[in-house]
Amino acid sequence: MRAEQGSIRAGGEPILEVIDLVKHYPLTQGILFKKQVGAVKAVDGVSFELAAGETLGIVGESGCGKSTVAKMLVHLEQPTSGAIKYKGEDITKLSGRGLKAVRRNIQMVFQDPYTSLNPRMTVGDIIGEPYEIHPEVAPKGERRRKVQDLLDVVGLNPEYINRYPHQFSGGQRQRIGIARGLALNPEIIVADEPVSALDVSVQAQVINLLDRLQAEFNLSYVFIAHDLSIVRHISDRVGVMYLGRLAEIGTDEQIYDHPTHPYTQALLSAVPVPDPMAREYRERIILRGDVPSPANPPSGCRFRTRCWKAQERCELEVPLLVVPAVFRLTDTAAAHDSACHFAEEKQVVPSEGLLEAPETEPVEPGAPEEPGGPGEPAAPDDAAGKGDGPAPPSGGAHAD
Ligand SMILES: Nc1ncnc2c1ncn2[C@@H]1O[C@H](COP(=O)(O)OP(=O)(O)OP(=O)(O)O)[C@@H](O)[C@H]1O
Repeated sequence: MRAEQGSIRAGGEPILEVIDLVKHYPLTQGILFKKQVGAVKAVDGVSFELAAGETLGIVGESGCGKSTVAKMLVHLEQPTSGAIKYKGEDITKLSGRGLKAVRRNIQMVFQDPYTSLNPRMTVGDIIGEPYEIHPEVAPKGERRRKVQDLLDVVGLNPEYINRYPHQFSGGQRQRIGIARGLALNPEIIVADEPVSALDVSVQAQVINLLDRLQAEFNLSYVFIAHDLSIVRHISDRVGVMYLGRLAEIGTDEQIYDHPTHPYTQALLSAVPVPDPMAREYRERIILRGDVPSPANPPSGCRFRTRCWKAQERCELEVPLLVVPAVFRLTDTAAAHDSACHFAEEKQVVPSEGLLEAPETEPVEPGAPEEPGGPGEPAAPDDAAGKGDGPAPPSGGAHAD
């Protein structure tokens, strides 16, 4: 599904609306009498929409607030202010039964499959755990079959239901995490760096799996990553975050081929380009200095302390995330939301297609995705994420 406009607005009817979301963590001093002396402004006024069946990628450097946004979407953190509307209802105001019902529909897939799965629980218990809280989705007698169906859906052998996480490779563990995310038939999946901890060769397989599941279950994704090339592969729209705010948002074509915010341009200039010819034409933008502290962000434009275009106005005036005036009347791909007073189109990486995730060939459904010996649990090497799991015993789509 493609958004029509490169903006915080979704192309279709939004399933999720995030309005001016703020999360400040108090900074305190003193042991007995804690006194607030400031705040870490982890997220500071983020707005976007997500349409049904759409994937919104959110990218940015470490510490820019991506995970905090993700946690607020699934109610693991309560926002300081702002609204998160699911089908028009502000879920930040919900509690009790209303909240429980909504939480079922917005599930999270975590970054690190090595630490996010309880090593003492079997895969069956891990995937079936959400049914303890939502027994209405799968009554006790049906749970085992449901969990086996989920294992099958994510390409794992349903017979592995009694195995433990350490018996699986990194890619397989992330499949288990995805199966758990799907257990309650959610409409939205928030995936926080779901492939960052995986081997490059396995990353593309997990991305392909997410792609397939989206089509099969009409899922909407908020896909968080620091790697621009991976986000492009899966996203319809992409939002670029810097120091707690969105700097630019647009369709994948607008962001990758027609970026107008200097920060996006700098990030793109650091993406590896596989084609040596294209690499020669690629402009490298080296940013000066470090990311300022979110406890004391710069006035005006937060990017100004590292921006080569910064002028006095950038210090005095916060740039709004809107279509910049110079592009407003144009009908070009540069006409998308960008929070820069001096927005300018710059094609950093030449020609289409060079930023697509290059790791492996797409895997056909039905083909074994992760190589290895038949029917065996992952070898110790695999469990450490250095290799992939054994091949399917039944020759199906199981990547185990
Ligand atoms: N519980 C907390 N208390 C205080 N500060 C926090 C807390 N959680 C996050 N932060 C701070 O908020 C900022 C944003 O953190 P967040 O984890 O959202 O960033 P991120 O972009 O997801 O980075 P990463 O990719 O490294 O996880 C960081 O400066 C972080 O140190």
